[in-house]
This record gives sequence, C-alpha cells and structure tokens, in this order.
Amino acid sequence: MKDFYSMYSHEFLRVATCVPSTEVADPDFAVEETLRLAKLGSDDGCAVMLFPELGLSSYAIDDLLLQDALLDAVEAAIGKMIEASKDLYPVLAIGAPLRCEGRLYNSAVIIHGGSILGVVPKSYLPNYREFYERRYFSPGAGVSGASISVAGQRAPYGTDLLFRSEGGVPFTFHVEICEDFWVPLPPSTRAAMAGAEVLLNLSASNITIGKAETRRMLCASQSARTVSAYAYSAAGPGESTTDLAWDGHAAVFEYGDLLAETERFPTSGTFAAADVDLGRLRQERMRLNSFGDNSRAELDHADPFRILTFKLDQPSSSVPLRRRIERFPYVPSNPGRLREDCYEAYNIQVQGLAKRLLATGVRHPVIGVSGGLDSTQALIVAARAMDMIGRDRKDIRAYTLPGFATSDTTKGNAWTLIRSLGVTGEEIDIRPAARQMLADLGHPFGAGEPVYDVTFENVQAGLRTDYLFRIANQVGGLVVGTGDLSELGLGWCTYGVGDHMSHYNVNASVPKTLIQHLIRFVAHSGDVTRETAEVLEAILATEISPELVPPDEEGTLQSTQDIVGPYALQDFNLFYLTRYGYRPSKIAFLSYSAWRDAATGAWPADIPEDEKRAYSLAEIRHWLEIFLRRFFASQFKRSTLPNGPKISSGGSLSPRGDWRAPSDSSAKVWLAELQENVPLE
Ligand SMILES: Nc1ncnc2c1ncn2[C@@H]1O[C@H](COP(=O)(O)OP(=O)(O)OC[C@H]2O[C@@H]([n+]3cccc(C(=O)O)c3)[C@H](O)[C@@H]2O)[C@@H](O)[C@H]1O
Ligand SMILES: Nc1ncnc2c1ncn2[C@@H]1O[C@H](COP(=O)(O)OP(=O)(O)OP(=O)(O)O)[C@@H](O)[C@H]1O
Ligand SMILES: NC(=O)CC[C@H](N)C(=O)O
Repeated sequence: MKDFYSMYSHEFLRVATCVPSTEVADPDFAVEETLRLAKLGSDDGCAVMLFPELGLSSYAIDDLLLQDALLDAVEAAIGKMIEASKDLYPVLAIGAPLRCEGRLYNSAVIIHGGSILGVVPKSYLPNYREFYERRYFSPGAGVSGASISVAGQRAPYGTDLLFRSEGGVPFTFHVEICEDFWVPLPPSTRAAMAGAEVLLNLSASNITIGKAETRRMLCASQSARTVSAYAYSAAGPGESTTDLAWDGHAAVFEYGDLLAETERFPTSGTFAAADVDLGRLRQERMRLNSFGDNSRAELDHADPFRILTFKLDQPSSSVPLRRRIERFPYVPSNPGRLREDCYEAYNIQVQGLAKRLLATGVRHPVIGVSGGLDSTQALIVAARAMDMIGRDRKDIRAYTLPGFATSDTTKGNAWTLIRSLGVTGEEIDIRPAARQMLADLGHPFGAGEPVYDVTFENVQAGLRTDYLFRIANQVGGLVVGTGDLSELGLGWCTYGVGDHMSHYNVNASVPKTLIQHLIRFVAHSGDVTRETAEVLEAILATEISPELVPPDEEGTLQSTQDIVGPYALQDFNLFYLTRYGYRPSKIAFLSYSAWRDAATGAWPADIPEDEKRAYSLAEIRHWLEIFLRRFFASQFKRSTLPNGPKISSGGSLSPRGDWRAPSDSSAKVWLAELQENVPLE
C-alpha cells in the first residue's frame, strides 16, 4: 500500500517561492542565503523552490551588470550552489546574469541533484519608465535549441525548455522571468498548452502603490486561463533602494486561487510554500475539451519545446498535507462568500421556477410541505417566484399529507409556515389510502402487524406524490419538486411514483449541507415576517428524518443520517467524485485532512456547536464505501430526473446538466481502489 498519509501519494506537490535577503552585487552573500532557504525548504518537503530574478547578483545594480568581475563571481557562485545543493530534495530555479556567445542574458538556472538541468533567458526585457534592461541584456525571445556553458557544465539553453520529472513525483514545469508575464502572450501560455502544470516566474518587481494587487490579478488570471499553478517570486530586503523600493511579494496561485503568499516588506529572507493539487489541474485539463482544442490550434504552428527530464521521487518520510481543505465543499467558511453563494443559489431557484410558471401559464404551484428542510426551502422559493412575476401567493397550493410517522412538531411547523407565508394550505391524511394499498398488497401492516419495510415507506412517499399530481390535474397546477442533490447522489428518494418525480424541481441542484444556510439566509434577509423567521428557526432545529417509520418504543425517530451517513461527509464525497473525478483514496485523504480535527480550520457561520465534530479515518472510510455503493446503485434515479436549474459547479446530477452515466454500472473498481489504498485505521 502506498503511504496514505503523505500528500505526495495523492498528486500534491509542495512548491515554494522565496524572497531571500540580499546584498547589492554580492554573489557570495546570495549563495549563502539561497542555500539557507533551500535547506529549510528541503527539510519542509518542498519539491520546487523558486528564487528571484537576478538573485545571485541582485537586480537593481544597473551598469555593474556589465562588469567582468561581477559576472565571474556570479558564475563561481553557481558552481558553489550546484555543489552545496546536490543532496537537497527540491529542484531550484535561481536568477543570474549569464554570458552566452558574447551576449548577456537575464537568465534562470535550473539546478537539481548536482547538475544544471537547463538555463532559460528572459524573453521580454522592460525598457520603459523605471526599467532599462535593454541597456545590458539581449532578449531571450526566439533563443531555442541552444546550449550554454556555466560553471564548467554544458546545459540546454533557450526559451524552448520544459522540465519534466519522470520519477515517482511526475510533473512538468516551465520558467519565465518577470516582464515575460506582463505581456499579452506570456511564454508560459504555450508552455501550459504543451503540458507544463507548474509555471515559475522569477521576478524582481519594485513596489509602487497598488502594484501588489496588479501582480495578484496577473497571477490569478494566468493560472486560471492556463489551468496551472503559477508561482511568482520577488526581490526583497537588501535590494538597492537608490531609486526604487522592494516589497518581497511572492505568491503561489492555482487555477485562479491564491494558495500562499509571503508577508510583504519582510526584514529578512523568507519563503511561502503551497501544496499544489496536480490532480485537480490534470482532471480539469482533461475535461475542458476547449483547453485541448486551443492548445492544438496554437501548438501546431509553433516551434516545439525541448523536454528535459529529471527524476524526483517521493521524499523518504511522509509529508502531511498542509493545504487547508474546506470541510464543506458546497458551503464556504468565509461568511461573505457564503452570503454571496446563498444569494445566488436562492435567486437561481426563484428564476428557474418563475420562468417555468410564465412559460406554461400554469396558475397553481402545488407542493407537499412536511415541515422538513427541503420542502420549506421549495415553498419559500415558490412564494418568491410568485411575487416576482406579479402573481398572488394565495394561488400556491401547499399540502400537509400526514402519514404513519408524521410528528406533531413537523406538522405544526408546516402549518405555521404555510400560514405565515400567506399561501393556501390544505391537509389530506394519507393513512386510509396507505392502509388500503398495503392491505391490497397483502402487506402484513394491512393486517395490523408493525412491519416497517421499504414497501411500507414507499407506499407513503408514493401516495403523497400521487395526490400531488392528481391535485395538479384537478386545479390546473404544477407540482414543485423538493428532493435535494444529496438525496439524488445517495438514491435516497422513492423512484417514479414517489418524491423522485415532480413537474419542476427547484432543489435538484442544492446539496443538503447548503439548504440549512439558504433557509437561514432567507430568515435573516428581511424578506420574511417575524413569524416566518421564527418558524424557519424551529425547522432548522429539527432532526432530519423522512418520517416514514413510526418511532420505536423509546420514541426514537428514524434518522436519515444513521442510514445513509452524515450528510457532511456524503456531500464531501459527492463533490470530489463528480466534480473532479478523484480516486476514492484521494477523496478519503482530503476528507481526513478536512475532518480529522474539529479544532483546526474555520467552520462556516451558524454551524451549531454540537455539530462541530471530527471524523476518524475509519469513519470516513466506512461512509465513503456506503456512498460509493449507493451512488452507483442509484444512477437509474438520476437518469430520469425532472427539469430544474443547475446551481453550482459540481452541483448537478441531471443527465442534461452535469452528470451522465450508465444506469447499469457497478462500484467494483472504486471499491477495490478504496480497499487497496485506504488503511483501516
Ligand atoms: N439500475 C436499475 N434500473 C432500473 N430499476 C432499478 C435499478 N436498480 C434498482 N431498480 C429498481 O428500483 C426499485 C427501488 O427503488 P425505489 O422504489 O426508489 O426504492 P428504494 O430505493 O429501495 O427505497 C427508497 C428509499 O428512500 C427513502 N426515502 C424515500 C422518500 C423520501 C426520503 C427522504 O428522506 O427524503 C427517503 C426510503 O426510506 C427508502 O429507504 C426496485 O424495484 C428495484 O428493482
Ligand atoms: N407529512 C408530509 N406532508 C406533506 N408533504 C410531505 C410530508 N412528508 C413528506 N412530504 C413530501 O415529500 C418530500 C420528501 O419528504 P421527506 O420528509 O421524506 O424527505 P426530506 O428530504 O426530509 O424532505 P423535507 O426536508 O421536505 O421533509 C417532502 O419534501 C415533501 O414534499
Ligand atoms: N523585472 C521586471 O521585468 C519588472 C517589470 C514588471 N513590469 C514589474 O514591474 O514587475
């Protein structure tokens, strides 16, 4: 079994971007400081370490760059770096002014395992405003197929280089230098198209007001467009302040997300390390067919890259993941982000239903209201949609349909909600019809025996649906569906003649872990009366139960989460399986990273204190196995879903939305992967 607890077993790569302190034109000092940081990074399990542009000479030294003594000292410094770093783990990218065939180039030297893998010159030299780089350097753009002698080694030289690890940690990276990514078409764009997942930028960007935000924007957009990790370093303390200042702003972005950033204006050398998810980038590139199409269109006419291989294996000891994984992939812990998500989700639901009501001209939304979370949210959405299209809320027909296990509490909440929202409420007791049906079926319950099996459950769910559809025929109505995304993922609904079916389902793309926040959002929105807000709080406090089976002798209710697993874990599993296609072992590893300790990491607002709990790896593995079994076995339910709007990325299981799969496959391959790669403890 691979080392489950090491992030390197799960396609993560630790990338560090460094801001060494420097002395003006002092290569010996630079080597010492670079090595100091490289050793720290090596001990920290970093696979790649990036240093600033012209780091070995320092950047802002103007005409000193053309001094032989300095250039000789830089080359000697590279020799020392190679020797002293040969036993370190990471690949190092170091900036230096280098001579090649009589010209001087602003270059990046890539060092690993005691040799130079290659050297990359800067393509685009800034010569405007405060920059005078063309006074000293030749542009590297177009230099390809060349080689260079540095510190007694001969190495490939050019802007046509990609560096590829073919060891146990496979990845490909590219190198560009500062201004290269301030141009319309950075060299890293084509490199990403040619397969580089990690893009390095050695920079020496002086600071002026507002520039840090511009750098973030450039890094975020370059990483998002190229579906890559973009690591950016910068010159910092000790650079010459003759005319400029340096804030040592280094950062790592992945696919638009900021993963790590140094504290700016440091007084000593520092670095920021980020755990890049190479698996996410590979998955995303594989499924974005436009990425591949655009790459082919571009690369067919471009000069090919030279691929320089090296071998990087996993570090000898386990490297735990440090990247923070959100416990709830559908519910951000950032309160502002969560508010924005709820605003969008709620409005998408409302817009979806409003359009269907307008298009059909149907007057009466018909909805079964249980007093549980899902039907509450659906009823609120229906009321808002009617307001939006200028119809009377009274035209909404809300039904409580009590069965054998409906409690007074949920029924009471349903009625309070119906009244406070000002919709038309009615009640139909489904028990006589259910008794009749069970008796007709010869089910023991028909003869009074307390047998509570799936038939007993589904007869009730089915009759409710039957009533709602026939009411729709009778009044000229449209049945609003309430089943949520998590239930669809788990197959936790009654197929066809059951809560699986409706005329339009506003909740089909809303995960259970988000619904409570949506309801809270509405309760606090000022959109509803105080009475409604109070009943919403009461509904939020009720245990999730289908109420299909009567309580046992001790009064214990049928609890959904005891059967299908905690929605917190199952929503996590659903997201990573469908959105990213990760292996079960990686999902378990991420879940373990997110859930193993209740005290670390932020929780979303309003999660009750008693729900802030941890899960052990054994629990995570157990419920993931249940999830896989249920998910595969219930695909037939998802293949036949009613219409409903897609709400979030990774949040649609409709075959017309974002999940198409056969209804006759099995979980065999996924279960085998889980069993093989996830330890029991
Ligand atoms: N691949 C496939 N293609 C076509 N048909 C397939 C199939 N796999 C099973 N089937 C058939 O489907 C039927 C089983 O599906 P189904 O009738 O839905 O029944 P089933 O999935 O066994 O049961 C539904 C479960 O959902 C629970 N539920 C229902 C309603 C609401 C809620 C809630 O909390 O919101 C929960 C309920 O307590 C029950 O445990 C069987 O007859 C089986 O033969
Ligand atoms: N007593 C009831 N009265 C009216 N409708 C009901 C009742 N029980 C269930 N339903 C309808 O069936 C749907 C599924 O109900 P169930 O309680 O089994 O699951 P749920 O996912 O917990 O939904 P909810 O959170 O709305 O209760 C509900 O959303 C509702 O539309
Ligand atoms: N060294 C450089 O190439 C600096 C130029 C770049 N536009 C910056 O200000 O960061």
